[in-house]
Amino acid sequence: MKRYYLFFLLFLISIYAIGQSFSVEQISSFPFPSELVSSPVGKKIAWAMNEKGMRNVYMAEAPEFNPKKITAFVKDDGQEISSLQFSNDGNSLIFVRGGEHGSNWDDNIGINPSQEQFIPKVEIWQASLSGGAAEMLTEGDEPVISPDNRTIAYIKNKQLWVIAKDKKPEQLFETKGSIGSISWSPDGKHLLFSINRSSHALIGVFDMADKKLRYLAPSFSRDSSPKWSSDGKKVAFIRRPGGSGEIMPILEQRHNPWEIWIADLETGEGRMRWKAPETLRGSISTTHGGANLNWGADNTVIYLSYEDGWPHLYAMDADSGPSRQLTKGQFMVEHVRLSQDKRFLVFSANTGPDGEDIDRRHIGKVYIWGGDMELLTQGKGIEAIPTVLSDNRHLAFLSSTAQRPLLPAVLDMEKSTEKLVGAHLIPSDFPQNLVTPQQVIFKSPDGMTIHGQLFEKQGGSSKKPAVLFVHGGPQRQMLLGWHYGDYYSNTYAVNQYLAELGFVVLSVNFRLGIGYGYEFHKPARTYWQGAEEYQDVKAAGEYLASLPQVDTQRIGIYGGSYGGYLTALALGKDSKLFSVGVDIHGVHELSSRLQMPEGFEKAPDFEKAQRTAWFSSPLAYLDTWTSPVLFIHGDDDRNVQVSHTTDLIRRFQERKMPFDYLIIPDDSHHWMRFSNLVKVNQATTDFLKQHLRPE
Ligand SMILES: CC(=O)N[C@@H](C)C(=O)N[C@@H](C)C(=O)O
Repeated sequence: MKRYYLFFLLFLISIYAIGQSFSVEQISSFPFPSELVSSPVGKKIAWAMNEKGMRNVYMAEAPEFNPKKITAFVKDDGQEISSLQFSNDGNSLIFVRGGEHGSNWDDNIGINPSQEQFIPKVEIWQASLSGGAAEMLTEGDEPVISPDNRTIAYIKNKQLWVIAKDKKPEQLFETKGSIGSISWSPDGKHLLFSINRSSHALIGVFDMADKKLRYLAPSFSRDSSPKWSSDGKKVAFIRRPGGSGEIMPILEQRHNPWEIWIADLETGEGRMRWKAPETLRGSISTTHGGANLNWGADNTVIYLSYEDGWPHLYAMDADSGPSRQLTKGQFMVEHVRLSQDKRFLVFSANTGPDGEDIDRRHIGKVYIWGGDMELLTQGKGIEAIPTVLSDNRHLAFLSSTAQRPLLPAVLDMEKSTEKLVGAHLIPSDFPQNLVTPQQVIFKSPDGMTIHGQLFEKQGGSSKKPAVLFVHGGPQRQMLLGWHYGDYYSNTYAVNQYLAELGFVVLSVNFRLGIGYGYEFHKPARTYWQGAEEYQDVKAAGEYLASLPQVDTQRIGIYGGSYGGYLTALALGKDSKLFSVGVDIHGVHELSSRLQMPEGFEKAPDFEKAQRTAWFSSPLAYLDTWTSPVLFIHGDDDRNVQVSHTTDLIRRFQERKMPFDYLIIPDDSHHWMRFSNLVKVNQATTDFLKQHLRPE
């Protein structure tokens, strides 16, 4: 009988071993849609699609919504597509090619991860929907096309330029500071924008006829996000304090004030229409779109506020009267879009009838005058980033599941029928039968409730190695399916591959992340102010160690950016728990932000803050860092300076501590070149495999 069991066990193991059915390159080849937009005329949508690094524009039209490729870029050269928009007649598409718009700095500087002879420029392109090759119009960024479709306004060298049909580009005027947030007035006679002058920021208006620049309600504040009223006679904008003010205690949390102002175009006068509650929750939201300021129909101003503890939508009459809360409940609203008739809002929300929807996204809808919110999608999938088509009946959004990567989808809101767009764009050899991540919930030592997603392929050894994934941001939320962000769609792919290799993989949603309310997203004593979020990471590692199927001596950790920071901190503080790690473009140096004050005035807790920052950094724990580590960083990183890794490696070298490394020359924080993304994914998983030895 024993021999029978032995043969059966060997059979299972062999099936399991053979079962590793896909490569890193295959799982990394998920197509990624972004920039989803709808036409103001006709039932048309367009999006940018990244297919193994080749980024092109697609369009699809009712009733079939069959994708049509509009551009023909055929190189994996790292040149992203951004600012995609339809012309107002719906007959052409405008977009920007190049740059690195996910950056914290230099987002509009060319990037060159394929080592072209000259660094590619950031350029504005136009593509006619009636055919013909897309045309490069000019160097520039952030284009907006005029209501009559004859002129494109754009930013170049922080200044405002225009290019009219068959004319040369023209700088409209010269001004100090950086121009942004440009928009045309509904009648096309004015251009509206913000001018950032560092200590303060102004709202400017340029008259296209008399070529005159004026300011609306100028002050010593920081004004931003200007938006035209439907009749073009008023402008709403956000006002925040200017300057730096008195040096306050560094380690204390404070309200971050903001106001909504309304200015009159003709007089240039403005008045405060609404002031945020002066509470921590009343601080301006840092979730997607910030205040999400917009004008709806009937003189309505719409905004997003965290004031009740969750990012929710509010509306009020632009002139007077109380504000009304449009969405309510223990969930967040994200990716807010106004319908084309400006009568309702659509958005992503982590809510629904399923108890696990807090770790998903579904599409919600609410009218600007109030009433019940409607959930337009539900189920086990992820739906996010909606846009309403010109009939205000069809809705497009990005849709994924635990197994299927993100694709556009179109919903007929009247018939409640949904159509997936472009399923054939998923490579034919794309892995099937991926695992479905399971929601796990545990407590951190201080009682904070922590969510995670557990990826595990059934069968295999009775004692498996495990890997903890730590996301970046940190204002992010990992989900129970392919993520709506490209960086985290890629880490979802890596987690699926690690599960396929036989690892038990846990992705931890540590505090500072979004989706779980204000106090979870904005806790005290985190990052350089005490790194209390690390206890969630350690608790996640201990959760893995508590699983009967996990070998407690073979638990690894990896993460990117902020997740790289927490990976390094984990390896420095808890090499006994985490026996190996991969630190991808991690943040390591936290103290330089605390420069010695020049003048007499000094924060009362300055020394304490310096000490806290040091002991919140992995640099403070090199004496106890014994686990093997692989460092990876792109040297054109514009989110986390590559010096964070070069410095840490230098310290390892000086201490004769072993390490492995992979530098990706000329690429950024987002692996703009597909071949680099595969190289990083392969190096990450090979290193974990080498040290943790999945069977
Ligand atoms: C905002 C930002 O750049 N944060 C980095 C430290 C980081 O974590 N970057 C990526 C991974 C992100 O999610 O923003």
